[in-house]
Amino acid sequence: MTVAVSKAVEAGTEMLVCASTGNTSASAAAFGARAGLRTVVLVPKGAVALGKLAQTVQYGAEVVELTGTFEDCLRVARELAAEHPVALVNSAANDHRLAGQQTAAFEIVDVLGDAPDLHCLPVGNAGNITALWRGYTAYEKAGRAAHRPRIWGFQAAGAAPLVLGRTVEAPETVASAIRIGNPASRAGALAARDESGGRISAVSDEQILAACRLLARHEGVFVEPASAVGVAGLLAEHAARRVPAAQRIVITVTGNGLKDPQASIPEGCHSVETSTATSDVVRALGLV
Ligand SMILES: Cc1ncc(COP(=O)(O)O)c(C=O)c1O
Ligand SMILES: N[C@@H](CCOP(=O)(O)O)C(=O)O
Repeated sequence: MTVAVSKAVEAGTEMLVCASTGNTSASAAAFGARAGLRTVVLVPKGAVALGKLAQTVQYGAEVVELTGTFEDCLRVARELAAEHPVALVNSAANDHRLAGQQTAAFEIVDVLGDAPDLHCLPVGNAGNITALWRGYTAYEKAGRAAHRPRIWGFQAAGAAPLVLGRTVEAPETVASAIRIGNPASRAGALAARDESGGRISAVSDEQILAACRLLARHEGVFVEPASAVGVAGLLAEHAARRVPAAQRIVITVTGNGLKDPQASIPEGCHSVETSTATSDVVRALGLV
């Protein structure tokens, strides 16, 4: 996002616009604020996690909630940008976004000394998978990596157009960030899958939430549901004995859990209530 916003400033643009399931809007709002630009975000009504909305509002962006899907928001954003002097900062409409996002692949190769054998990541609007493949390809061409990884993308089962091979009109998943039924960068995702000899598969909401808990309880890493999709996917592939041995594997874990706290405690806070007597606390903890 920082590349797209810097380029917008360079071009003399005074207003940013984006469509978002929540994270892109928070990001556009932050960089827009830093650049002193007016930022307008179009989001599907009632479908954005509270933490992301809080960030967006606090950064001073104008939030427009549309009674429709993310795809409706992107269509309107494209139409606004076609008619008005605004910079559209969605990755599918702004190549500077992909140019920035591809540097994730550069960083991975720089840290590992070469590309991994396999890279797993969540796929929503498919900008990340497109940019990642572009980055690995550029680094290989430049002689900075000896090979490129296979790319395994994962979608939520209720929002898996790339797995089903068709648009999903009413996508539904606990992973609201990737609740997208018609990815704008569909072609880039399919190219990443096919050129890398990879795959794009689906994982259930149960698998996603289980991966969230696993990351939190075994690694101390608190993520929002969309963020755990790569982990859920790799575990599912491993259970199906489809992960070859001795692989160097990278998983992109994309978003902090505080962005969507409700997803972590869907049935309320799992606490125990007691009086202020230590003996009651001891009893509640099963220590006697
Ligand atoms: C937290 C999170 N993870 C993953 C993704 C997927 O990225 P992309 O839309 O580029 O496929 C998104 C956005 O959709 C996201 O917000
Ligand atoms: N995850 C995104 C989906 C929008 O897309 P982008 O490809 O423009 O980043 C979001 O948070 O809105």
